Amino acid sequence: MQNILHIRNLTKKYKDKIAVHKLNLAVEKGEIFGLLGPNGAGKSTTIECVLGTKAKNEGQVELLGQKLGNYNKELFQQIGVQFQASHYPDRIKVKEMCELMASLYVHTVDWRVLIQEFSLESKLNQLVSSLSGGERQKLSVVLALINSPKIVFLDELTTGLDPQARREVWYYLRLLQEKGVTIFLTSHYMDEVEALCNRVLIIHNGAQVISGTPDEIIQKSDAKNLEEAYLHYIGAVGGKR
Ligand SMILES: Nc1ncnc2c1ncn2[C@@H]1O[C@H](COP(=O)(O)OP(=O)(O)OP(=O)(O)O)[C@@H](O)[C@H]1O
Repeated sequence: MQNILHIRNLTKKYKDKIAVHKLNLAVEKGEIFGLLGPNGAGKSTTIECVLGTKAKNEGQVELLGQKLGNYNKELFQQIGVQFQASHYPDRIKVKEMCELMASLYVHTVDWRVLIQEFSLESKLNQLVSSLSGGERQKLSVVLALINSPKIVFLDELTTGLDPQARREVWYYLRLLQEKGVTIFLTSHYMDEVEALCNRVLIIHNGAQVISGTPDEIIQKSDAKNLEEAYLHYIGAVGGKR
């Protein structure tokens, strides 16, 4: 199997705070990989170090066969990133945001189809800032997919979505996976992770706790489901430990 992303010994410090500590992981082509951990565990920092938007202190990262530090423009054409809504320009409409995003890439999918798939077609002329939290979240997923990426990074992809919208996103991610797209996600919803992810890595205080398929992790902890196993591994009150 071909590794789309390979992280070795990644360490990131913010002054004295070690946010990511000697992390190792490999993501194979076509899989849905979940990076899990409690608030502040280092998930977003890991993604930002992989993308190069934050400077790592130690370790090596290889994304789509290119070493961090030598990324070129072509690499960024092939990856999708879900940005937080706070990073969008002020007073921009949904339609304009899609057009802007599409203009940044050489190869794009028809964003109107994506907008329809995520049930946002009635919002095209609305300001992004006036969308509900869930609508903004859905838009952020649409924008991450506009360039038809080989790998997409989705940080807390369904936070704020209602149950129906979450399932719409799951459905769409499975379709993407069938098309061979690799998906790297973080989520605090263990039902979502269990339903979607082929493999997961649980981190705590920036360091690896356990990795494997959801089934392996459940079996090793003797838990009923992934949520119970997760609580067990991070040593939470109420988890079996
Ligand atoms: N710019 C920064 N300066 C100092 N500390 C930071 C900075 N950014 C993040 N941190 C700290 O690094 C740790 C990891 O943060 P990070 O955002 O990566 O966690 P996370 O796993 O994504 O959390 P969440 O699930 O809450 O989004 C946290 O303790 C956070 O407070």
